[in-house]
Amino acid sequence: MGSDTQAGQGRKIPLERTIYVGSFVHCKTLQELDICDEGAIGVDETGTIAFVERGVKDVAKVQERHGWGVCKVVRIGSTSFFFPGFIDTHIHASQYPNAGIFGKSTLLDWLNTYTFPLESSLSDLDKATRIYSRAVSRTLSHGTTTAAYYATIHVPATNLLADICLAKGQRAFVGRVCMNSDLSPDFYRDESVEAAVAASRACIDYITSIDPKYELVSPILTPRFAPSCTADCLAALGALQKETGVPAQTHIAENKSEIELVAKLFPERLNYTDVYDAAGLLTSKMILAHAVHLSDSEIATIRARDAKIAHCPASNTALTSGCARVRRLLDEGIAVGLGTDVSGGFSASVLEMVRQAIWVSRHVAMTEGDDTKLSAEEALWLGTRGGARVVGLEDRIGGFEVGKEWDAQLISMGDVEEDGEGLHAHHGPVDMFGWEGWEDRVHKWVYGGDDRNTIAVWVRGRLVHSTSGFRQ
Ligand SMILES: Nc1nc2[nH]cnc2c(=O)[nH]1
Ligand SMILES: [Zn+2]
Repeated sequence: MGSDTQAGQGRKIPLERTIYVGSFVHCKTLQELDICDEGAIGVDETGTIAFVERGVKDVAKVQERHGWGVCKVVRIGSTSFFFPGFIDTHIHASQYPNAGIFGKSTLLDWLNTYTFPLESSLSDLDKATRIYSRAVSRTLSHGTTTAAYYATIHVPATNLLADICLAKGQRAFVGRVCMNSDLSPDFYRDESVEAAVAASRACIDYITSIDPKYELVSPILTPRFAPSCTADCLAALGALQKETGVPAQTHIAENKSEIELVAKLFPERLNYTDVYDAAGLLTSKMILAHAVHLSDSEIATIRARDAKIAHCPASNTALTSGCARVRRLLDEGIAVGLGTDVSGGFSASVLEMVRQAIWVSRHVAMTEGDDTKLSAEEALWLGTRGGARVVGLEDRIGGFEVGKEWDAQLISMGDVEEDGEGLHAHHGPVDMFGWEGWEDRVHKWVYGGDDRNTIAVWVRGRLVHSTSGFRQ
């Protein structure tokens, strides 16, 4: 996994002005990458991008031009590139030990068999420390610089997750899960609406106390999903959202049995989306995970409210929930990002979700036509710019522009060397032959790469993860 670096304790230490020299790649539009071969990106003491230069042959001239005579310079290898940090718009940190453990279950039996027992055990803070430390380190090692986390119903363990994100330097939204209905087992539920609201407030207050300006870590209201909450609980959380302005996250239209259950539990509502809308929760600050089986009128309502969607392709396949119609959502102008949804999803890697989103779109294409296919470029956009919109940080992260914060990952495709069997990349899972152009390099990373290619990761200008492949 490499190491967590600088970050936490160093958060208060001022950064050194740094120029990152080499190639960079980011998304220009949904369909198009911006690939810069000889770049120089200047990052100031606050971790903000101060300048972006192209066609740089002589870094000294760049330094002179910007009056940055004294600064650090990080130069990268010729087959490496900087890429924006990934944004995981939906992940249950508390379920991390169960990643890969789901058998042949589907959503509702999966919750009872695997999920509620594990989550309830996080009342033990030692166990929560182990799980959350590993989850945050692992996601950082995969290049996730921002994550929207679900914790559990426990206030101390939820606050601990926020502490760990701050200490390790990951940008995060940390949600204390609310669930007060009869769906939840006695051993794992909120005792009342008042208790759920008070516990949510306690987490908001704590996270605000450790990061008052939400520079890195923010609270997020987290009603688990409609069947877990009574209508008065959802309404109380809607009122709390309005009062505090903090964002919110939940699940929607993931599985057909779940949708039938919602219709039974909320007969007075038009549909699943209307349950959240009636509670005042369907706002531009709401992140809806899954959205696999939405009707046209639900899509129209979500669009009208400007609510956001976390597409969770690995989870939707693993729990055989269905194939989300991502092209349709994008065509409607709805903001869509990618979510690992650990542990419905088996992997904590957003790069894996990029691939999975591409595969799911191809399965949709096999019945609905080629227009629904996502390209590698589009899936990378979902993992960065799209995710930034979903979490409401599109002005701060998602790409490399002046004024944005340096949330970045250094991707190394390996040093190309002659090893007797032809040219060969001597670290990482991808073999390079030396003749690949930039687009091919990026595609080889998307389809064949993994965390071995992610040799360094920065959040707000701080190095938060590096491997032995990275030397500064
Ligand atoms: N995938 C997924 N769906 C849910 N719906 C309610 N809770 C969950 C959860 O933990 N994971
Ligand atoms: Zn989920």
